[in-house]
Amino acid sequence: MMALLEVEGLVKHFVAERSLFGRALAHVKAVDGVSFSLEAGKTLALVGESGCGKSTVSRLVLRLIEPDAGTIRFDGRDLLSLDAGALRAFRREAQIIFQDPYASLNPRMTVGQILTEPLALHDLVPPAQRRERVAEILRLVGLEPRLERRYPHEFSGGQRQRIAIARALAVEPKLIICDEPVSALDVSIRSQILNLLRELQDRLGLAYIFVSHDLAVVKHIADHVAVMNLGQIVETAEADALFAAPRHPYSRALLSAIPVPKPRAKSSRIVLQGEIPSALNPPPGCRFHTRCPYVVDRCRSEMPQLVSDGIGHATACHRTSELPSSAAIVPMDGGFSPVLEKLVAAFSAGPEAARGGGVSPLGTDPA
Ligand SMILES: Nc1ncnc2c1ncn2[C@@H]1O[C@H](COP(=O)(O)OP(=O)(O)OP(=O)(O)O)[C@@H](O)[C@H]1O
Repeated sequence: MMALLEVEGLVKHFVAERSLFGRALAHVKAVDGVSFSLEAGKTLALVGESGCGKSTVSRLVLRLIEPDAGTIRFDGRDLLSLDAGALRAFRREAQIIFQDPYASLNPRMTVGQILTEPLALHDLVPPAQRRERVAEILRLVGLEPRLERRYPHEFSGGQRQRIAIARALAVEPKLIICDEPVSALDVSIRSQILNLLRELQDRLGLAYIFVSHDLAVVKHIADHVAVMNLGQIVETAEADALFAAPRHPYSRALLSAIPVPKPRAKSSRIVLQGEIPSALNPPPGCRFHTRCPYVVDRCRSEMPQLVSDGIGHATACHRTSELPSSAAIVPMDGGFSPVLEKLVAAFSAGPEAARGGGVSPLGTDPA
């Protein structure tokens, strides 16, 4: 089957510092050679710590910013060479929803107006039928049509995210980028919104790029996962395969930091020692080598390529084949180092929750 989205060798560097005369002095290598593909009706999760380049990839895919290099094909077309008319059509086919729906919904517009606007803008439905279409879309996201007269502030966080989803759906997209869509919601509401997204995907054949730092959420929704570190994908696989047996030492550490829902269940968290490098000045060789428990000399000088095992599981690590299976991994030390605390904080509900330990980002409510 042809992929809906094919991204090849994507690069985006930002100028971080300029001289007095405007010459670039330093670059942030926000996205540095990223390739992936996504089929219609499927979900690809982009995961990684804050600053690894997830949002930049999203903005590139939506053509909100231009890449320095690489290609993006959407539905068989080269996205980077679309003329104005074709770009306008693409703007309808790819939508985004954000972590904070309140910030993206105009507070002075009623829900009805918010949903009518895209219909009118893209001239999708004749004026006389717009009201009925708005009612239909509201039902689709589990809201009653009579709520169209209300304003965003009259809704709860979960309902507002439903409105944001409704607005994205109004233009009948093929792809929705979900940028941390449940991170700001109460734990009890998260699974409802995730279930809604899944249901809509099944009914409408939508593809999702699901951007998240929260692996417990990703496990719930992704078909494929791409783990990013400092602007690069270090491992990509089907979600089941990746969660069952992560291969890259970075993925192993991230997965071991997923909080275990049962209070007494045993988990072997991998403690990462060493300096956390930044995309501003990534280390040579493997960008994870300063924190990797398995580092050897080669890792410090030679950048590993993403190599597939032939059945869809690709890893960028010189030592993939030598490492013990991830099931056999034991913690590097018994305690909680400050570095681990930071990692857990980045990958769970937030610093407060991480400090308390035993966090369950999805809560215990039945999904
Ligand atoms: N417009 C910009 N100018 C300069 N640097 C930028 C710009 N946008 C992003 N960056 C830098 O690029 C890197 C990647 O940022 P990006 O927002 O894509 O990461 P992220 O993984 O989405 O992180 P987060 O989860 O915190 O949003 C970061 O170091 C960031 O500071």
